[in-house]
This record gives sequence, C-alpha cells and structure tokens, in this order.
Amino acid sequence: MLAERVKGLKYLIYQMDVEPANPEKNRQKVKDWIEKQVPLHQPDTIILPEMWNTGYALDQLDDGADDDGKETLELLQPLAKKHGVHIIGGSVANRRNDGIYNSSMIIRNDGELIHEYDKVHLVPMLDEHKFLQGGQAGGAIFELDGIKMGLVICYDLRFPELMRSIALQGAEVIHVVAQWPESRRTHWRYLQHARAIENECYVISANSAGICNDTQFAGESLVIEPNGDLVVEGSPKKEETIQFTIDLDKVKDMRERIPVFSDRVPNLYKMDQ
Ligand SMILES: NC(=O)CCC(=O)C(=O)O
Repeated sequence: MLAERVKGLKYLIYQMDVEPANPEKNRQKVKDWIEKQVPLHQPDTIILPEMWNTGYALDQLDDGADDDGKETLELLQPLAKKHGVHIIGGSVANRRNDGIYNSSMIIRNDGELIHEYDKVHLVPMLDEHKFLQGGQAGGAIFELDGIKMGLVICYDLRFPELMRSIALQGAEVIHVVAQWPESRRTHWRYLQHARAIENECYVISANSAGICNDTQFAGESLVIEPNGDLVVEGSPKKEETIQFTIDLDKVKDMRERIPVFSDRVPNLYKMDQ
C-alpha cells in the first residue's frame, strides 16, 4: 500500500550518552527514553545514534554484539507498533555469519522492519577494520509516509559520492547516525552543511554524547535545511532530547530554484568507475 506523502514530519532525536560495553543497560535506556519521550512529544519519527548497544568498546564486541539484529528488533519493533512511531534505529554492533557489522535498522510505525544497512566505510582512525566488516550494499534508501529518505553511518558522511547517490535515487531527507568525536567537531558540522546544500535535502543527525576509552563524543546533533541553514542543534557533550518538524516544501522549492540535479554533466566527471 502506498503511504500518502506528508508535507511535514515531526522528529525526536535521542542524543544518547551510550554506556560502553553494556548492551543491557543501553537497551533499557532506549526503552525508557521511548516510553517517556514519545507519548510526551508525539513525534512521527525518532532517531537514535550509532552503535548504541555497545558504544565504541570495539575489543568487547564479541560479548555485546546483537545476534543478526535479534535483540534490537525484539526491543524496537513492539515499541514502534505500541507508540505508532517510525524508528530510524541508529546502528548497533551486529553479528552475522561472516563477522560483526555496524548495522542500521529502520522500523515503520506498524512494527515492520523496512530496511537494513551495514556501514560501508570503516574508520581507520578508530581501527574499525580490526573488529568490523564493511557493508557491501550502497547507501540506505527507504520510504516513510510517502517520503524517500536515506541514511548513512558516521564516517560515511565524508564520502560525498555515497550521499549524492542516495539523493539521485530521490531522497529528500538524509539521516546521519554517529559517534563522532569532539576532536573533529568542525568537520562534523561543515560536512553536514555541505551535504545538505549540494544535495538540496534535509540532513538530520543523531550523535552520541558520552566518553569511551578517553574519546569524548561531540553531541551537537544537527538538523540542516536544504538551503544549508541550521534548524536546531543539540548541546555539546550532553545527553539530550531534540525535537523539531521538517517542511518538505523547502526541498521542492530549493530544487526548483537552483536545479543542480538537471544541470549535472556526469559524462564529464572522471570518477574511478
Ligand atoms: N564512528 C565514526 O565513524 C567516526 C568518524 C570520525 O571520527 C571521522 O570521520 O572523523
């Protein structure tokens, strides 16, 4: 059944202080947050940060990772259905047959899992290659309430080709779920503004806010409009709930005013492939 396209969507971001290597505590935190905040604010959609089950305790993933999404889905699917809310499920450390992935799950407000995406680009600065497998499918693209949307995971934000390919498939909103360190917070902010401007779409991010192995995560979850303006931001380094509503007419207006998609000349762009 085709969902009717809505004009505005009400969101809540959970800028979570993730407890390293403690999936049970983190699942309880997410459950408590949803049970409290969703009835209070009545959003259409909520978004969680990256690796919210284990945090970046990468050397302890063997104990904490999900078993092919089981633990995350058992938690989030009933909550999505109970509260009638779409869940952009951040990402979790997730064991599949051939190793552990950094996987995102998108759950519709009827409890249906509509999309899964494994982070493609692994972060050399965090030694992710030693502990995680990289996903093999391109960026995530899915539809909620008749709106095409995309999702990338943290370091993926540095690859404009990935987000361009998602926008070229029609995404009007691209979500970024992250555990981005404070030490590179200027990159975090400028890259999101750039991706929103070049793709003329909303960029909505959920970053974590805690500390793991001496790394302080930035918080500063952002919502950027298609013209590059900041709509709202989370506080630095602090757990927080952020609410806002997006206006999808702004995507249409921007794409009509500055027609970068129809002005592209891809046969002149020398890419690797
Ligand atoms: N979790 C991440 O992907 C962190 C990315 C990062 O620190 C960077 O790109 O810089």
